[in-house]
Amino acid sequence: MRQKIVAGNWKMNGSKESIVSLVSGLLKMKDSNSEVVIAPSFPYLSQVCDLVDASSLVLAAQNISHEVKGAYTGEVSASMLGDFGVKYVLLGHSERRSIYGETDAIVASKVKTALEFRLTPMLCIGETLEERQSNQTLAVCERQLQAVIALVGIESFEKMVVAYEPVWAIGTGLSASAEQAQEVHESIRAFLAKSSESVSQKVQILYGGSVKASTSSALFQMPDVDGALVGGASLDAEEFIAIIKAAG
Ligand SMILES: O=C(CO)COP(=O)(O)O
Repeated sequence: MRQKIVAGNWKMNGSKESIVSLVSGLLKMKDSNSEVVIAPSFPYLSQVCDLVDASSLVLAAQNISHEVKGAYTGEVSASMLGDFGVKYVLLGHSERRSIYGETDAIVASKVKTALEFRLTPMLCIGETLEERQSNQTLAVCERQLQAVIALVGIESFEKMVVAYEPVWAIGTGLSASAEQAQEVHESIRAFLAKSSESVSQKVQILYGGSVKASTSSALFQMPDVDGALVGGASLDAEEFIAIIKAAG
């Protein structure tokens, strides 16, 4: 049985003040069977690390450099994140791919670096609307996965999480239906199974893209949906807690 993960990607949002109130809202939540993860922007990691100390909330970062250290102005290394108790790192998010030009090869090299520093990559994959309309959904997801498999090997997926985030569903209010998500998640698992059946059964596959409390229970009932990667709705403690409760 795969444990569900409910992760909040705060993206480039928040202030010192708003984060205190968001985290204190989340800390009112009773323990959950799911792993609850929050991903603040870099400047707030230290603050959030102190606030969540001794709670069951788990920290994620939104990006890392593929380089280990040195003259890379503006970059943040995997080892620095280890200093703040960060467990997960989002990699390959569509905003990084489309706005910042992260190619499959760059994403794969970041995954490799994250694994070397014992961070758990949350590898984000997913198709654009155009790609879905031209029946390229699986081809795109498989290409994005294959780039990582080729560099780090299928066995590394036991130490990773996959997040299926169709680009057309991100920030649009137009979530994939539970059935659409299930269809792709099942295909992703089947694709991984071609390289290793046992790894494919273990890897948690999250859905992301306009997840809300009202739509999350249907998603979580799907056999291959192992949780959610939530953007906008994770900035509201009550809404995020309702999603966590829906996960059981
Ligand atoms: O990109 C996302 C999470 O990484 C999803 O964002 P929204 O939930 O705001 O659509």
